[in-house]
This record gives sequence, structure tokens and C-alpha cells, in this order.
Amino acid sequence: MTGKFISFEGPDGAGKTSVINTIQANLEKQLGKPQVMYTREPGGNHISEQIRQVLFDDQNTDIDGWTEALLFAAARRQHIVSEIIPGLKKGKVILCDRYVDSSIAYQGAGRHLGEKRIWDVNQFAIDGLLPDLTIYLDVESEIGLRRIAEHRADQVNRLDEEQLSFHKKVRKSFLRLQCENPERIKLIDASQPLAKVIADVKQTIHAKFNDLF
Ligand SMILES: Nc1ncnc2c1ncn2[C@@H]1O[C@H](COP(=O)(O)OP(=O)(O)OP(=O)(O)O)[C@@H](O)[C@H]1O
Ligand SMILES: Cc1cn([C@H]2C[C@H](O)[C@@H](COP(=O)(O)O)O2)c(=O)[nH]c1=O
Repeated sequence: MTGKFISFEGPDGAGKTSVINTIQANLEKQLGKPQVMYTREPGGNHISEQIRQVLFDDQNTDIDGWTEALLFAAARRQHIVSEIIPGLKKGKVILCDRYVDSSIAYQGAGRHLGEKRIWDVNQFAIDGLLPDLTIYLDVESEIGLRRIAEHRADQVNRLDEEQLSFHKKVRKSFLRLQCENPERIKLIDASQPLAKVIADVKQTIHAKFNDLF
């Protein structure tokens, strides 16, 4: 496969969506629109978007932790098969808002299902496909949650609404994943002003792929 697979991870409110929007626009200018693909998890195709609705339905507070974990993995599987692999085969740069690291951090650590067990279950979904590069936007949970409360209070999902302690466990897990996979996962300090975060992300992408930026 000839494309480039870049995922973006981080605690809620880290700024992934804001950063990806600019990176996508800049890359489309450089490479042309058809060569760049933005996608997100859970979602990115009509089947996974339906699973997303089940996952984030406010009524589904009684969802079992493993049901939640398996639904994220099922959405991921469909997303990989119908979007990511075809995109890579066409040589596209894929900008993916969250991927398997989110399941390890949120379900494995946040929900206490076990990071290793979530990783193992996800092997059925990803079948060895990992991003070439993962941009991890790191921000303290309090800052991320404050950003959401101040700017996006009308768009909170079931997981945004978890306790601060849940979000702290998620962040710790992301930091652990970054330490264990320093070649793939690059940490960016997302508490900086947005323009500086974007500049750091561009530099990191360029360091990995010399032909980008
Ligand atoms: N570096 C930054 N400094 C200050 N505010 C920021 C920064 N980055 C993003 N924001 C603001 O924080 C809010 C959340 O940002 P954004 O939606 O991009 O985060 P996200 O990581 O995609 O969140 P989620 O994972 O919950 O979807 C937005 O209102 C955005 O304008
Ligand atoms: C892929 C994935 C996501 N989550 C959580 C993380 C966020 O709280 C939401 C997604 O919301 P966003 O605004 O689109 O970032 O879902 C998760 O718990 N497990 C996962 O695998």
C-alpha cells in the first residue's frame, strides 16, 4: 500500500478537530484535494456512523463496558475495510481522527477493561494495520474539559460527560502508549496556543514524511 496513514489522538478537548482542519486544508493545497482523505472514528462510513449513534446515544447509559468496546472495534473494522485500505491503495494521505489507541485508553484504562485485553480484541479489527504516524495531542484533562465546556457545551457526547477521574486515567494511558511506542506516536504539547500546536504538528509530519509540508 502506497499511501500514508496518520492518526490523531488525545484526551477530549485536546484540539484534534481544530488541528486536523488546518492540516487537511494545507495538504489539499499542496497535493490536491483527491489525494487527502479526512476520516474519523467511530464513523467514517455509513455503517460505522450508525454504530456511532448507538455508542453516543444519551439514553444508552446502561451499555455494558464490553459491548461498548466491541462496538468501537466493529466500527473500526468496517472503517478500515471500506475507507482506510482503499484510500491507502490509491496512495492517499489519510488523516484519521482517533484509531485503536483511543480504545486502549478509553475502554482499556478508563473503563478498567484492561489495556492488553482491549489490544488483543482489536487485533480482529485491525489485522495488524497501524498508522505510519500517530500525532498525540497532550493536554491536562482539566484544560480539555474546560475547553469543551466553554466552547462546545452544545456538542458533548456520553464519554465527554464522564468524571474527571475517568479522563485522568485515559490521559495516563495515552502517555504510557506514547512512551512504549516512541517511533510511531509523537507527543505534541496541546496546551500551547493553537497556532503553535499546528506548527509543531506540521514539523512532526514533515520529519516523518519529507515530501509533506
Ligand atoms: N490550543 C488551543 N488553545 C485554546 N483552545 C483550543 C486549542 N485547541 C482547540 N481549542 C478549542 O477547544 C475546543 C475543543 O477543540 P476540538 O473540538 O478541536 O478538540 P477535540 O480534540 O477534537 O475534542 P473531542 O475529542 O472532544 O472531539 C474548541 O472550541 C477549540 O476552539
Ligand atoms: C475511537 C474511540 C473513541 N472513543 C471516545 C473518545 C471520545 O470521547 C469519543 C469520540 O468523540 P470525538 O469528538 O469524535 O473525538 O469517543 C472511545 O471511547 N473509544 C474509541 O475507540
